Amino acid sequence: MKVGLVGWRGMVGSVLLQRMREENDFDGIEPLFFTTSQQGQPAPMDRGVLIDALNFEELKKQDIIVTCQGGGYTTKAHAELRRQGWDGYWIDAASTLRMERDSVIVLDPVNRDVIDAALANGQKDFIGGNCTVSLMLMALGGLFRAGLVEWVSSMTYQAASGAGAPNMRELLNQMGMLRDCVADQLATPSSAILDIDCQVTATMRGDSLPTKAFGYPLAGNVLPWIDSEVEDGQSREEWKGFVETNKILGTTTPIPVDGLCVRVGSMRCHSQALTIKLNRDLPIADIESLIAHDNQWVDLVPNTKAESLSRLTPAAIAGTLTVPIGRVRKMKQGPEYISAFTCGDQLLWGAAEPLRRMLRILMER
Ligand SMILES: NC(=O)C1=CN([C@@H]2O[C@H](COP(=O)(O)OP(=O)(O)OC[C@H]3O[C@@H](n4cnc5c(N)ncnc54)[C@H](OP(=O)(O)O)[C@@H]3O)[C@@H](O)[C@H]2O)C=CC1
Ligand SMILES: N[C@@H](CC(=O)OP(=O)(O)O)C(=O)O
Repeated sequence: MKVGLVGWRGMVGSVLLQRMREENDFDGIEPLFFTTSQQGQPAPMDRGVLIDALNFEELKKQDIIVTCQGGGYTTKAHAELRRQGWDGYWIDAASTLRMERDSVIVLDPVNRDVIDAALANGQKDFIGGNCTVSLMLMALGGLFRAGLVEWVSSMTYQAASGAGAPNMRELLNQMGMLRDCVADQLATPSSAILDIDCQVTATMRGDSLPTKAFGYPLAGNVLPWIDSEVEDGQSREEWKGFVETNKILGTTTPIPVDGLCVRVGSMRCHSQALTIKLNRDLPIADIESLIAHDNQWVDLVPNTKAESLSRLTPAAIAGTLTVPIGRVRKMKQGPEYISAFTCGDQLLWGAAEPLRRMLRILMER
């Protein structure tokens, strides 16, 4: 199978390549590496040289194109390829095509049935979901599968990586500068904490912190808006929660999913505090069992302080495929109201992993 790889050296693309190597995905394919900026330079894995990512003659020779290049590239390349009659499989990390009628949002541990039906139906565009949505569904898949969810409110704590590599660097530089601006006072145990706080706040409000990527300080701060403004006061990230969840699940009666999406100073793991309204009152042990046994990556964390703080954090799971979910308990609002907290690596299940697994599904057909 000829597989064209575009966007492989970006942040999502690098994680994709790393995972493909770990899982020996390259064994069954003939890869060709494309670039938008480095034509003619050596390709990885001794695979010749890099090909222009808008060389349609070469693109059209591929059975499958996997792109992590971004929405701008998708807009330029996908429609033109289809216009020229290419009918290969298109696997994409960008959001551009997600809500198109003929595309499928892929998250096979949750919606393998939807993917199989689309393949049987001859559909060719398979798009990775929004990171927050995919991670929420990996954690809550058991409850959705059991048809128990009436609605979900998701309050997110999203990592810098979701905004891109420069944003991760900027966050670290901001953190360093905030620390450095009070280095002398920190070295003096008797210095007044309110003076330290004042200095840090003044630095955050001043113009010395690097803010080119985020536009605002993120270190020592939270940013309660992600992506553009859409309608009804929603951000685009919040809008995706409802539309993508329901498309992934293939619901006929849409399940309301809504909440506020917030950027916080973590590196590559998105966390979410969930309020779930079930459509019936179930014992908590049954709810936990459904969550825990849904897929091999979900990790039900017992609702204790020690387990939550050691297993249910970005620090604990960054770089792994584990999706912990904990703080599961009945809320005071009533027996059908459940709280939960989950986190997950947004570059793995949130971006690269569903793509490589879709490639694998095609390879194994
Ligand atoms: N970041 C995320 O969390 C998520 C991103 N996505 C989607 O994936 C797309 C790609 O995101 P992301 O990986 O963050 O984007 P990056 O900015 O890291 O990479 C995109 C492209 O930038 C080019 N590039 C230019 N300079 C460099 C450099 N110094 N190092 C590496 N690449 C460079 C590369 O293209 P070339 O080799 O052609 O020059 C690369 O493929 C997004 O636009 C989005 O649509 C989806 C889900 C989550
Ligand atoms: N918007 C996400 C990252 C992302 O790329 O999402 P999407 O794939 O839906 O554009 C974030 O900022 O955390």
